Amino acid sequence: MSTIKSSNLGYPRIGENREWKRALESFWNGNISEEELIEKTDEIRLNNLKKQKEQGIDLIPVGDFSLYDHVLDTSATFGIVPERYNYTGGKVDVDTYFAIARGVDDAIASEMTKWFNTNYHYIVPELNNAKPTLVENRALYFYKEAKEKLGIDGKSVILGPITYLQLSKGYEDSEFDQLVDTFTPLYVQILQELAEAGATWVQIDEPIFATNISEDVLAATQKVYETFTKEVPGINLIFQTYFEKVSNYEAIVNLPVKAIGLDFVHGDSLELLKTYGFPKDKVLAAGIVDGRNVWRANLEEKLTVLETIKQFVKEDQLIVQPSSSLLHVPVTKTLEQKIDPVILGGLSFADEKLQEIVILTKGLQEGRTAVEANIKQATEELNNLQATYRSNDQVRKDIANLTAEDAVRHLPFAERIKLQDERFNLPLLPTTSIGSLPQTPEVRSTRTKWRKGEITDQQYEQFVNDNIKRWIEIQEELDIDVLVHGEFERNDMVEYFGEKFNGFSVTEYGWVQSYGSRCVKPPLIFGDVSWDKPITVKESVFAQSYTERPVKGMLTGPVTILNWSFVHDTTPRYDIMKQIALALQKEIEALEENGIKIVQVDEPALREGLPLDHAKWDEYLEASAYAFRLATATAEADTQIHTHMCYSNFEDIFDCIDALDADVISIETSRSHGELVSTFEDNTYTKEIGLGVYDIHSPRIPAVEEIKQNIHRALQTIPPKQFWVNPDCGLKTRKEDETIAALKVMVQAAKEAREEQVALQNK
Ligand SMILES: CN1c2c(nc(N)[nH]c2=O)NC[C@@H]1CNc1ccc(C(=O)N[C@@H](CCC(=O)N[C@@H](CCC(=O)N[C@@H](CCC(=O)O)C(=O)O)C(=O)O)C(=O)O)cc1
Ligand SMILES: N[C@@H](CCS)C(=O)O
Ligand SMILES: [Zn+2]
Repeated sequence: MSTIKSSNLGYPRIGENREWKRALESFWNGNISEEELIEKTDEIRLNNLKKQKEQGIDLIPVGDFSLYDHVLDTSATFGIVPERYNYTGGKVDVDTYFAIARGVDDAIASEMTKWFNTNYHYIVPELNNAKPTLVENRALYFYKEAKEKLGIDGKSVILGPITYLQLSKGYEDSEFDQLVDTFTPLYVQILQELAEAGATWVQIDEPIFATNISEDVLAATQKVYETFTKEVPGINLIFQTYFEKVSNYEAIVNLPVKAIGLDFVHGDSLELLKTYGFPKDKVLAAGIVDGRNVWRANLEEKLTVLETIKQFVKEDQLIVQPSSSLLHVPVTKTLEQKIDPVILGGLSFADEKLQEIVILTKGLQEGRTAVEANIKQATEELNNLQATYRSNDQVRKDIANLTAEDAVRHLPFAERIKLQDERFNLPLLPTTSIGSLPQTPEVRSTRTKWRKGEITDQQYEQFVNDNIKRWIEIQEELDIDVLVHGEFERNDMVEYFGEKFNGFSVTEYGWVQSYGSRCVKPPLIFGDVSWDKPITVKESVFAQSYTERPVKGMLTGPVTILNWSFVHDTTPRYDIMKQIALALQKEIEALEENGIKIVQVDEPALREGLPLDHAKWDEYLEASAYAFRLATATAEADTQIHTHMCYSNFEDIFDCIDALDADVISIETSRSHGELVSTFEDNTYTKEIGLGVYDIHSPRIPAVEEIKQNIHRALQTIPPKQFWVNPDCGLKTRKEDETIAALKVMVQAAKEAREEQVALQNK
């Protein structure tokens, strides 16, 4: 009897209809009790497990579910709670757990940052002075729950110690080995308790090994996994990597564990396997179905790859699985009613991907004929999909003819800024915000009514205009210098453009978790991208008509639109990036023609899109900077181009930021508590910079002094002439009263700091 197994690495938490989001937000708003929250989320989790069982998956992940984020869950497991939450030990209660994630009145939230190269965000563990202990064996709880309630002998999923520590902050590099030694026995305890409860498989997620890691870290890893295997011999450990090929293949596959999980979709793991082989005493968990994209797998090709992989392992020591957790794709395509049926036929969300896994496992085990009908169907659907690709000859010609000069502005920054200063005559330390303003339940529900045809286009437009006008008045009242229209007409900064540009399709229910309860619905790119008519001009011009102050046009940049969409591989990614850039160029020209002279082109996904494999960095950064410059190149010299980025470690992309040649960049930074400022210390960055001076992700209203401190800190490295005062991005997620109160404090702080600077200059 063959032993090839089908497996999954993680399942979306959010539920088919975002029930999870609603439960969490109802709890936070005080509309349901903690018991009701637990009841509702238990139901979602058990339903997710049941579905995977019904699909026929052999190794069903348990413990991948979360009330917010799995990295935060790992911190909670070990009682890693920053001092400011007054935690006194024991199991981390729900209120403390959410306080770390979201902040409370007297304690700011922990930093949140991108999970590798995805649009998922995790809560950064703060290890400062922490005394880790095992305060709750969550893995054990979920293992037992699945077994007792559903008869599922699950595969426990835990975040591995090396990745957890590498993603944490609050310690020096020299303390790493000591920390590893501290955590190792705690992990051993988790594993021993799982073994005692009867667990046979445990997936230890170590995605950090898909990045370039040092020899020291590798040595520590060897030691840790030797200990695990020695101390808990009865359990099958899977050392699970994903998102790229591993950087130290030979060392990784020889780690003393039962199985190694590799991504055979991103990065060339197959080439490594062919070159270096695979240990005969190990199981290879082959990530073969793309866990990061929504397109149907070509079963024929996948089976060929699996058959090749099979030659390198002993007998059938193989597990067939997605390339990563399915957290990064929507739940099921069965709800989609409106999308082109041919595109629907070519889609595969989490549930459909699990079907693909089961089919591939069967095909590998029993031979192709056993799954012939499935292969035929997949091939037909994919051929149909390919036949409907919307090609655009003009766009292709334009892309082919592009030169380096096409991506250069009329004048260099030093000349441009003089013209812009003359034109806008802004005060020192000008104030602005990053674009969106509160998308209240009323804004969201009015859009939903409009989409359902319950209100007319005219009524919806009137509603959006009323909000824009009201907020122009509010911003004037607050005395902000550069205003925004507020993005009330947008569901999301990427999906909105996906609805307007040619070449995209959108889904109705294709939600994916981005952070906490917040979800996004990435559009699909399946066609050449082009621009027909203005997209944002109407709202920007309407806003500008109510004020003498400049209103910023607000666009999403080519790199971000590409990175936050589900892109088919029919056309090379960097070509699509250029297509989007050309479309945006036309939009900027349309804004200028209509009197909008400051345009912000957001690029929050630029940093996260940086390939995990350093060898691919240069190509990506060059293509990204080129696309951004292409989008903005035709702007007049006195048009001020802003860009914006969030949550990132900018050191790696500093040169690229400079190469964007944007006149002003705003960076979300307040949650990293000023650490970013030091990035500018040794640099001779001459363009203008706004750093987020307060965290908008918390309902808490900052104090004037607190914001001034952030401004002072920034002014130690950034000359006042270059510095802008703005909040972090994402005001769309806040309530109106909180936003107004916080912006008022921000403007007050900016004015006081401005007066100080003027006084200093007059001395
Ligand atoms: C800035 N960020 C973004 C990222 N990625 C994006 N694609 N967009 C971003 O803005 N990544 C990094 C950061 C942080 N990430 C996010 C992600 C998501 C949000 C957010 O606020 N999401 C909203 C959903 C937004 C949306 O598209 N809403 C739709 C649908 C409205 C809706 O839910 N309607 C209800 C009915 C309502 C009613 O009748 O009362 C329904 O359909 O059931 C819309 O506005 O039309 C979220 O709530 O999760 C922020 C930052
Ligand atoms: N303009 C957008 C940027 C988010 S990264 C906003 O303010 O929400
Ligand atoms: Zn942002």
